[in-house]
Amino acid sequence: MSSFAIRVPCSSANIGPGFDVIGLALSLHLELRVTIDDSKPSSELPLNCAITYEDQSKSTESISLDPEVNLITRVALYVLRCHNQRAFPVETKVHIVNPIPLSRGLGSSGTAVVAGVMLGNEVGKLGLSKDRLLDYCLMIERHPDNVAASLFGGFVGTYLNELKPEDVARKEIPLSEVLPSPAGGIDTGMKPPEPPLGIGHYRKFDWAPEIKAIAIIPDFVVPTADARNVLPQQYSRADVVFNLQRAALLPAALGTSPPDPEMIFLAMQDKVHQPYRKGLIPGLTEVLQSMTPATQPGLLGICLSGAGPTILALATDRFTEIADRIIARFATNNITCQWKLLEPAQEGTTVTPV
Ligand SMILES: Nc1ncnc2c1ncn2[C@@H]1O[C@H](COP(=O)(O)OP(=O)(O)OP(=O)(O)O)[C@@H](O)[C@H]1O
Ligand SMILES: N[C@@H](CCO)C(=O)O
Repeated sequence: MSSFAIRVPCSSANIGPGFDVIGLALSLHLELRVTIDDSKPSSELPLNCAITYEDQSKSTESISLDPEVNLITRVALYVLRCHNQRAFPVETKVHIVNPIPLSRGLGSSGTAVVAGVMLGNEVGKLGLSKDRLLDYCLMIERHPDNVAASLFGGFVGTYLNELKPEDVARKEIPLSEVLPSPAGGIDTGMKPPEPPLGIGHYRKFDWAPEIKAIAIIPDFVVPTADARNVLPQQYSRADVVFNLQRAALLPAALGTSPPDPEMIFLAMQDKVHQPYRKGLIPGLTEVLQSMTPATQPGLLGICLSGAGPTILALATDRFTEIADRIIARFATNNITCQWKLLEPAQEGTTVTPV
């Protein structure tokens, strides 16, 4: 019998101008408690795996307990099958404790993907490095900002490599082939496509210790796919330059102690994704324009977290006051919210024996 726990922090992507580039791991963790009972000769369980789920997120969506359907175990099976292991070891029990609200912009799917990749690596005794695990994550979630933050922790800048022509075909395999649904479906025994080496990379930035993150989480969901569908295919040169100028400032602005509120507020402005998502999030423009460091002491900057609808306000002080003002703004559109005071999760994903 062996037992271990996998802890994966949630994440906030973009932080204003860094669309699909910048991510921040935050102190709200998905946890898997895994037990493998290898004293049994065989298992009656589908794919030798039983899932239990403890919802601490108050989400309305129900999470499948079928290992062929559940996102975390499907991802683990993808990693295992790339290494010629068709199922979980006899007999694997996975208890999932999830405090991360689903489809709210706190990277719940990226967190689940990272948890699944790590689960496959551990139960299959594959010994893959975190850098290689990032490649597996990127076969499933194609933007690196959430998964790199959750895997490595902290405040990160990420990029995808330009692939060699022979790898382009391998990377652009439809997701249904990477992660057949259900995973066991028709098990042809075929190996799924393995990720090319080094699809994506990251770089950790400094984070000034005074800066905390207030997450204001509205009580409705915005699936990331919907929030990506409203974005244009092309941008004006002026808007691209606007974002590049601010994205170039952002790591220095948030890494400098003591923080400069005016500089951070400016560096968190965006013209690439937030303006297009206002139709999905009633009152978004008003919320983002509702305060500045000059009108709200303690505030440093304010942006949409990931694809929304969560709002991320960075601040050094007066956290309750800032959250209450944003919640009051949403209330004028009959939207209720919860809020959490979070800090950067510097450690990233951890595995510990229990
Ligand atoms: N712990 C989990 N277990 C299984 N499935 C999960 C889990 N967490 C998230 N998911 C799946 O991911 C979906 C949410 O993904 P989506 O990309 O829409 O939002 P998000 O990742 O929370 O937000 P964002 O990407 O904007 O930060 C859920 O509907 C659910 O299907
Ligand atoms: N960068 C992604 C994050 C989604 O979690 C987006 O904004 O669509």
